Amino acid sequence: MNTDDKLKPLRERIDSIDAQILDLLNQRARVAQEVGHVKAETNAPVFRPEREAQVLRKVADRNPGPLASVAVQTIFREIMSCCRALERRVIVAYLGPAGTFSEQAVYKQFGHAVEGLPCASIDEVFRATEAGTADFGVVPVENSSEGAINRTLDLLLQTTLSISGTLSIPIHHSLMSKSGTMNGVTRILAHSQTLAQCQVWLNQNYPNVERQAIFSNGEAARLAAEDQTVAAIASEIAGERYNLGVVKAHVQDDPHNRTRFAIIGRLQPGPSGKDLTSLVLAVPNKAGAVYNMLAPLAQHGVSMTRFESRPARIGTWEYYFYVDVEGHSAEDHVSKALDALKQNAPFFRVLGSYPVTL
Ligand SMILES: O=C(O)C(=O)C[C@]1(C(=O)O)C=C[C@@H](O)C=C1
Repeated sequence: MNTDDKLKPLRERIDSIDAQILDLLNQRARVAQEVGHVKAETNAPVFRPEREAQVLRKVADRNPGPLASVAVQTIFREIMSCCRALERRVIVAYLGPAGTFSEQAVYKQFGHAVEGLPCASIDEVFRATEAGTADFGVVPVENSSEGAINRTLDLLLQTTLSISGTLSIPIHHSLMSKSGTMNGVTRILAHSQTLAQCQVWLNQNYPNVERQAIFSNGEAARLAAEDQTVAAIASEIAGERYNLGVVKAHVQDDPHNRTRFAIIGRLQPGPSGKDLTSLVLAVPNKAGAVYNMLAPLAQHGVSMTRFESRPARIGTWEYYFYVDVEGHSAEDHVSKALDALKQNAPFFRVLGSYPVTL
């Protein structure tokens, strides 16, 4: 038997399985439409991150293989994204233009059946979401090599929006230009954070080429496509969008470089069984104050997963502390710990409780 003869029955089996998958997908979609009608009657939110997190955890738990659990979750995220879009297409603001890591974060969280709204700055992402032009916003919170994104932390302090999720994505930067070479290139453009994340590599390889910080890597890629004297450092997705050639891939100094993003919106997700709560607080400037502030967490058995201080450039306090704890504010032990924290802190705000995602 030749290869084609051997493949024919296997492909027939795949065709028949595909027909069943298609039928099941549309059965699922019709149920989601019914869910959409129920929600429309009560004006209930379409996007329910706690439910989506539970669905994704369940498929990973049930997955017998050989498909990897992350692969199955990627597929189900897109299935839910398409089902959700049948209820209503969610609009998500992010730091644009298209092709940025923020856009990748949007798709990783919401799947591809969303309407992305690229914004010129982090401030504008907050404004568009606060104004209701977008249902949600996606903003960078911290980078593993460069630390906190201070503008986001400041805006989180002032906003009326809540955090309804966080996610982290690997950040791989590439040096790209129109020709795919550095011939004739006199300037390298990227966001200031990106230039900082690649500075050792740039110092070693292109110490004499001028570096210029601009507001986004996507914009750097767009400009490189228009100007032969400009190279950009950006994601390869941005490079593909603007038809750039790769001079060198993975030019970031830390190969494990990641950025964590927050989803902001008016939604306050319910408990999913595995959640985080983000809060911000301030304490008076005296000895032992930070220690005393955090004591209620241990007393109530609440684990802290993140602690970040930020000099207060706004408001009355010297420092604000950004704290993430395990659990949902609706859970008894968490709510008791938060009440006690509030007693000790002259400034206290829960930024949101949301499901843990991969
Ligand atoms: O369960 C719901 O509330 C749905 O709308 C269904 C569904 C899904 O496709 O499973 C879609 C959107 C929500 O974000 C959560 C889940």
